[in-house]
Amino acid sequence: MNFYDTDLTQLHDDLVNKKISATELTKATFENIHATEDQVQAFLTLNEEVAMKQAQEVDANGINADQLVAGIPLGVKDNIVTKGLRTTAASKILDNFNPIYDATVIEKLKAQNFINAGKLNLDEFAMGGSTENSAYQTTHNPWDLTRVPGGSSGGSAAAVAAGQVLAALGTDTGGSIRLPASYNGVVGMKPTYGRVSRWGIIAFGSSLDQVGWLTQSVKDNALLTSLISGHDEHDLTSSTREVPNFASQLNDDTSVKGLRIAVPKEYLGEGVDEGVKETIKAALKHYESLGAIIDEVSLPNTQYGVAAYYIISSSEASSNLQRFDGIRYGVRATDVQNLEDVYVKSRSEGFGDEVKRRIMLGTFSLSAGFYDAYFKKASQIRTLIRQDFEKVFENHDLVMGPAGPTVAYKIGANITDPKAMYMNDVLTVPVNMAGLPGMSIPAGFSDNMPVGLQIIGKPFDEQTMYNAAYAFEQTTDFHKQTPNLGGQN
Ligand SMILES: NC(=O)C[C@H](N)C(=O)O
Repeated sequence: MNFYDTDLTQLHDDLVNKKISATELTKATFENIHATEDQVQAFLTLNEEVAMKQAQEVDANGINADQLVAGIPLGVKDNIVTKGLRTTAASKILDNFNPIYDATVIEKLKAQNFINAGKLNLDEFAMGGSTENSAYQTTHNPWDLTRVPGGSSGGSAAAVAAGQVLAALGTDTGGSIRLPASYNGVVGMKPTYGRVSRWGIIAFGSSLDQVGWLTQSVKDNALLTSLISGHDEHDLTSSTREVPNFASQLNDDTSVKGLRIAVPKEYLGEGVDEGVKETIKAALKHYESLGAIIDEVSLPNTQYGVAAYYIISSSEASSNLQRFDGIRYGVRATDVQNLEDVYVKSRSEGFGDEVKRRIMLGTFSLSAGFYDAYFKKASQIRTLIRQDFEKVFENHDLVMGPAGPTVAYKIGANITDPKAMYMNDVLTVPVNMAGLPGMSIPAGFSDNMPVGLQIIGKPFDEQTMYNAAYAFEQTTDFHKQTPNLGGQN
């Protein structure tokens, strides 16, 4: 079954009208996965047996028309805990971790009777931009198997682009949904900080992390975001605001006439590839032709974003990752003399190089004597970045630019140069620092690889972003182009 020609609403209707059963759909999903997985390597754990059983149960109980994802297999990034289903965060230290509870987002999806197809690859603890930091495997970009899928939600993006599943959950601390969405030509959306509960997300940078979806279409993304959003008493940073039915507003009347779009000159400046710039400029022209008003603006503190982000996120990570000590979770070193040895050896053996680098950077930034020069300074920059956006949003509805400065690069190209890897986040980290919603949608191609247009919204105004994304999607056909892997059709 070809997932490129359908969407969640169609599948739901077909399931309700018994044109297809959940069992048939789930079987077809695993056929797609098996036909392409050797090439893509998106999954760390396949949940095939349990998924088939769940599908049979859904069929036996009948599909409830109110449960929009009932009987539909979806993928889950492997830093989101799933009860009884191995959850590794792509780290050796969690190699044998079988959570005893579900993340709130999973609970919400289970209440809808979704089918969990399996757990998707990422950079270890979501630290990276290519999935090359996974302790298990590098995922390959379905558009060109010699290139990275981006990261850290690279498995999620590649699985959707390869037509293995219609949608997959990701997380985004500094671009981890938007960058892979851009590299794989899919829709990726990071909601406003606080929109979605972080309970059961393996914490990385707690003041930055958000959960969101990677999908083939804007409408699917909107529909799914409504399903996982809302306040959760387990996460006091989750907002009590009402959750709109985002998808219900996407229809033939959705228009961008009069919409005021700000384009930061820093987002089309130095360091951004020519091909990416040209593609984004053409996309902006298209918005203009649809009646939007495009203005050049400045977000002057963009240049400090990467440095400040890596200090703040690593500081938070150094604290969050203390719990992995060989005692409470995961793998314990065996050749030990005393308790100190258990900690040191379990962590030395269990964590990969990038994770260790960040724990050291974060511990250093927080240490007495260096705190003022690093963590405090970075926090001040964070405020300036937020104020830059606030100023622009006084007169504009949305900010737009590229999601990343380049298209997907070759596997191995940046892995020995962490700074080069970090610089790919220059256009995405400011959004997390300011707590804003951001998405990437397919906007064209450069070097035969997809380019993502980044759309940034005001806090809790995901609707305006979805509307603009939908208007673009309905009048272009970039999202209809698919990689040619063979086998999945
Ligand atoms: N986690 C993210 O959002 C990706 C970012 N490149 C990082 O390594 O921190």
